[in-house]
Amino acid sequence: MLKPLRLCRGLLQPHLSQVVGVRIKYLISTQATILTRSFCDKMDNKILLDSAKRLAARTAVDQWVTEDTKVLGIGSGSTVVFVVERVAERVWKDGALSELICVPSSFQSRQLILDHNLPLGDLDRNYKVDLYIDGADEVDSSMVLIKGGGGCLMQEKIVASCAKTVIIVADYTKQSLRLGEQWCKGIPIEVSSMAYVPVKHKIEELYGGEAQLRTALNKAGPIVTDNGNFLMDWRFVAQREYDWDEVNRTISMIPGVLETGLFVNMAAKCYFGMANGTVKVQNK
Ligand SMILES: O=C(CO)[C@H](O)[C@H](O)COP(=O)(O)O
Repeated sequence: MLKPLRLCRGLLQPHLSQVVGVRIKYLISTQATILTRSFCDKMDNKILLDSAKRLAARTAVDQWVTEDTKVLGIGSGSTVVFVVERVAERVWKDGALSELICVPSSFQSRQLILDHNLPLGDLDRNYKVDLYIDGADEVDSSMVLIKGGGGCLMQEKIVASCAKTVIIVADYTKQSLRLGEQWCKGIPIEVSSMAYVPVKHKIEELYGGEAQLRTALNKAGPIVTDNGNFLMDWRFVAQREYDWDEVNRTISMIPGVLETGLFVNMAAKCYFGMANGTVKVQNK
């Protein structure tokens, strides 16, 4: 549109240039309206998802974090922010949970614990975790989870494995019948940097699909995890029936694989914040 106008400006008759000017203004305002609308839709969606996450997180904390919870494992991601907020309210506003120690599962969750001035623990001193609360990228009907969308799966699985009870909090977009129904970015797998190519080929030969190295958005090259490793996202074949327990065990045994984002038989309950302001609880 602009190029011919610029080239022809001197040749345009006054009335024609006015017509073109009006047309351009119309186009710009239409484009602006479309952009504003899509921006507003995105904002509305984010507000809706955030309120679903907050609701799930607060409900789970209120039902599960009691005076008997001495060691609380804290997961990672955007939903866990609301978990820590609620725990901090209980500690600092209500004067409750005086013996609580929080064990983080990532750099982010450590920062959240510190920012809210909650007592920070670690697995060296607090290896028996009473309760672990975390988010998930997808939860299927058998409570198999995909985790690691935020890149923190290895420490998350370690802390979760030390917990008596694992509770998942998520918004309604994370619930599905089969893995891959909602979450299309694949199963995150943490790998040693020198092994990502053989690991990629082994997974693809064993189970099909495609395993890709996760690259950073604001840095050239791959994402580096909190543990200094690479991440692969394995896009499995959505139509194929997988035994996730077997897949998890087999992939975990490939030399160079440090952990998978498949959490099988770990979660006891999942709290989903729904779009209508209710909470749906899924049991194991
Ligand atoms: O596994 C995770 C981080 O690695 C998160 O729990 C998962 O990605 C869900 O995140 P969010 O609460 O932001 O949706």
